[in-house]
Amino acid sequence: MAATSATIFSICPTTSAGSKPSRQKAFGLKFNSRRAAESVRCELEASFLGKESSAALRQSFALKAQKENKRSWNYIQPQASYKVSILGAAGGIGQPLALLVKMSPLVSALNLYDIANVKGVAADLSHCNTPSQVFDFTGASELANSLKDVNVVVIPAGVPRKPGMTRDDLFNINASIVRTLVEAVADNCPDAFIHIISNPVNSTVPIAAEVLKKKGVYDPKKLFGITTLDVVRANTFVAQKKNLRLIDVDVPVIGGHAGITILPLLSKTKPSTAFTDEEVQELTARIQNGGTEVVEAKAGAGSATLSMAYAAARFLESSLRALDGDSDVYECAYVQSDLTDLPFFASRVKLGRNGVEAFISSDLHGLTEYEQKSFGSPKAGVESQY
Ligand SMILES: NC(=O)c1ccc[n+]([C@@H]2O[C@H](COP(=O)([O-])OP(=O)(O)OC[C@H]3O[C@@H](n4cnc5c(N)ncnc54)[C@H](O)[C@@H]3O)[C@@H](O)[C@H]2O)c1
Ligand SMILES: O=C(O)C[C@H](O)C(=O)O
Repeated sequence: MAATSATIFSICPTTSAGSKPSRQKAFGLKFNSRRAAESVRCELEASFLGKESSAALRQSFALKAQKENKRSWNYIQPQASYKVSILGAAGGIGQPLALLVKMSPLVSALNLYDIANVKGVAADLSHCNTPSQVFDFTGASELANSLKDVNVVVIPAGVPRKPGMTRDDLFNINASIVRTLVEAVADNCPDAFIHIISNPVNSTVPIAAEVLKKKGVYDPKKLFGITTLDVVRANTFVAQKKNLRLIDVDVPVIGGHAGITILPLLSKTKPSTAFTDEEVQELTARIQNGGTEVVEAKAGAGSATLSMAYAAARFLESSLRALDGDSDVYECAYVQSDLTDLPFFASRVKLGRNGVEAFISSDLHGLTEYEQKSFGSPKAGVESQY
């Protein structure tokens, strides 16, 4: 393993009169607590989070600032303390994802692993003056080290679709890549959250579960298939169609991550929005075919990378906030689930320190006739992939 030169970002010097040395870290953030909520607001408005999540986080910071004031402490604990590893970091998703993760104030170490070309990516990224240190790892002999003491492992390693292919056509090659990588995760950081991006997600996640079970370290609460891009697309397309402010819109998407298994619950859109039958059909089809829309537009040069990196960064940020003790974190994800008779199912879940804390079953109540009918399709579709 070769460590690239690390840049440590300091917004303000960390040593100053009145500080509590035991509460400081190398890249500490000197904080005027009266301004804390305001500063956090600026940061969050440019974050991956939706409005509701931002508001909750803002409030938690404001409360923290108040508490700090009461104790006459002028410093808020800097939060950059999590280690993240990206496997497949030199790829189309891996590179922009690494950049977004490098911008996270919650990350202290960013490990970039790939079978090739990762050294340059890490050297490039390490010049950004944000808190995390960047390390590069190339090839199977460095895989174990890329996973030591890691809190979250993100896996976008694998082959993307070309026009005319389905996600299932990627199964043979990607299943074995994911199997090998998850074996290494099981051996080196069995407690980490595992975010699986590699397609077909409906199959790579159950495969990962089997690998973890075989190794005796399977924790279903910590294994996630990343379906956040379906939610991101649903939010974008609905906001455009209904002329809503993008930042306000939240549409849960359930089922799985392929064709008709992707079921946006438009009736649960926030803010509450009325759709005609034609709008429901048109929006549902566009959300289900969002991946294919990009594959065709890229005409052989791969599938969604930038929007996927954005979506993965959002899910990662939510996971890190949950690990950090934020008690108000909700995301959709494809996880082992008891909401239906299927072993794995995408739904909205509450995230906590130990992973999935609860399934939001209320999303499945009061569905429209169209949604109820389609609900059979994701079940049938996901089922057919076992
Ligand atoms: N879940 C989703 O919503 C979603 C969205 C978009 C893409 N994807 C999937 O993500 C995967 C990656 O897409 P991409 O556009 O980044 O592809 P890419 O080809 O640009 O990058 C893949 C990277 O994985 C690396 N890789 C291959 N085998 C590896 C191994 N054994 N160990 C480590 N790294 C390895 C490659 O070297 C490459 O750098 C594809 O399977 C794609 O279908 C999923
Ligand atoms: O469609 C693909 O092949 C990639 C990804 O699953 C997507 O939804 O964009």
